Amino acid sequence: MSTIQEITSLEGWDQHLSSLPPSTLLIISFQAPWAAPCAQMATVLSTLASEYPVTDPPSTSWVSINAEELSDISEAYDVTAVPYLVLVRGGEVLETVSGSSVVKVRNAIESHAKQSPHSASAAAGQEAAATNGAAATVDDKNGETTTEDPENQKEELFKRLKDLVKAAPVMLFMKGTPSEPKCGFSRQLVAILRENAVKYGFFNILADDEVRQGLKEFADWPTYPQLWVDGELVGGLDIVKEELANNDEFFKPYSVKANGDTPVVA
Ligand SMILES: N[C@@H](CCC(=O)N[C@@H](CS)C(=O)NCC(=O)O)C(=O)O
Repeated sequence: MSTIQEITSLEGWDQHLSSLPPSTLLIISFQAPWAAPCAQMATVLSTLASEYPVTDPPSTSWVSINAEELSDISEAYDVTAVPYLVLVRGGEVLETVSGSSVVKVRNAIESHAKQSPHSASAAAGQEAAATNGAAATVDDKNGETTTEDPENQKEELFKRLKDLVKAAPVMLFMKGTPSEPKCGFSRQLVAILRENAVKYGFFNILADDEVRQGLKEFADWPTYPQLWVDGELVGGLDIVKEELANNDEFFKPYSVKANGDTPVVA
């Protein structure tokens, strides 16, 4: 029965990569400890991992990485939101799944775990993924056929955004990452969420221009940061400050400090 190994340092990561034969399917789960969907995903992945037998050489290898603490690794794999799953074999990124859809995660792992390794890329080594990750990213579309028709493309993008804004009960669309915000407004909003001990997911819009431009139209809101709660736009930094000024318990239902009596959904 396979288990998930927590990677806690760059050295540990390098060691893990160099120990893997090119035929092993590497399942990397990027997570953030404060994001509730990541905790659910960890449970789902442990269950899935336990279904795969330990073989020699290993057919699968399961690792979990704190996306913020090991930002070099998450950046190398273009992680823009958590939870985020990356499937790698022989240095090639086979598929990525953004968000917490159990069905997508299970399907992705099952389909690649059964496939035979790509012989051409097997010699490339796991490190190659660091530079090639972006090209192979399927993101949340999970194999959906893309189309050249701009109207259909917009429809597909909006479908994706509809899921994305609900990827966590509290979702922050920001410039940069919480550990490295690339704009003062985003930095301030991260600070507010942290002060209020809010469990949240984030998406770095600088890493995906389609989302950056599309979400402005989808949300009818021209700037970032954008804070979404339960799939509804709250607003940018100014609005969040106003909401908190009017109601200092605004974030209470989403706080890690919320006790069992507090409804998770207000
Ligand atoms: N007053 C706004 C400030 C946010 C803002 O002005 N953001 C700008 C600069 S970081 C922005 O996102 N512009 C659009 C873009 O960069 O795509 C708020 O309350 O959130």
